[in-house]
Amino acid sequence: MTPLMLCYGGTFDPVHTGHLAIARAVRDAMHADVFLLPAADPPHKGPTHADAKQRARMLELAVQGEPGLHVDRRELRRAGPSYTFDTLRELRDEVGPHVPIAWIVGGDSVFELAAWHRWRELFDLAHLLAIARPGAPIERDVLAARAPAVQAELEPRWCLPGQLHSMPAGGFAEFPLPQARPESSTELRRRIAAGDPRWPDWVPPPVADFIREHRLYDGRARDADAFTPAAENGPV
Ligand SMILES: Nc1ncnc2c1ncn2[C@@H]1O[C@H](COP(=O)(O)OP(=O)(O)OP(=O)(O)O)[C@@H](O)[C@H]1O
Ligand SMILES: O=C(O)c1ccc[n+]([C@@H]2O[C@H](COP(=O)([O-])O)[C@@H](O)[C@H]2O)c1
Repeated sequence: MTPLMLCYGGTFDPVHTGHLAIARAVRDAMHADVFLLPAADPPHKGPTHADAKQRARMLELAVQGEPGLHVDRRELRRAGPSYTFDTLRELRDEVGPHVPIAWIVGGDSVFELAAWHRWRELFDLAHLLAIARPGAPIERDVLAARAPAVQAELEPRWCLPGQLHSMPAGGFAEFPLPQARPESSTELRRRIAAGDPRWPDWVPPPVADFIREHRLYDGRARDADAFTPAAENGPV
């Protein structure tokens, strides 16, 4: 059996324990390494809070010493929006036509899939492996109601995760986590900015240290930074 290549793209602003639990669970159940790909310019998000290099560095700190989890910085080396289609085309060119590739996405991303660049063609390049999220279950009737075009595209592709090993691309499977993960980067950033003492629970200690050291996601630091260029340039 050709080993499966598991790819997990995200903004990771910042990476949280939910991302890591997903990557570990998929790695262990699918018996394959997971490549985490930070998006330099996430297509459907506004400006990120931490820059691309900081987000990639936090991801590297998060997986340091962790077997089978790797960071792939390729999207940082491309200009323009970090379209998944472009990333998968690069990967497919590298590994050839036979290696199965699965792109891991959360349920919220599945609902939005029809807005992705060349979304139907993604299935020519890879499988999608979806993870339910609170408020975004992977259920046929919910998908049919909330994203009918996506549901219609997925229906004939729907299979079990184990079946993704036996074909290079074109499948859709739900990966069953024992329990949906509550973490989100938005809520994590909110907790950091609010000085909520619980925020370090959602990041590995080296990532918490990096966030503190660089004063990321801290409203005061962002205000202070906003003054710096004007101060350097002198009075206008
Ligand atoms: N708790 C979670 N459960 C399932 N999927 C998740 C979870 N958190 C993130 N994901 C998925 O991981 C991918 C990357 O997520 P991303 O880096 O955007 O984090 P996020 O928590 O969704 O961030 P934000 O709150 O800023 O939107 C997306 O496909 C997203 O749906
Ligand atoms: O290719 C697209 O059009 C596209 C649109 C939205 C999201 N994505 C990718 O999906 C992954 C998760 O995105 P996000 O915004 O939830 O962090 C990340 O790798 C993005 O680059 C890709």
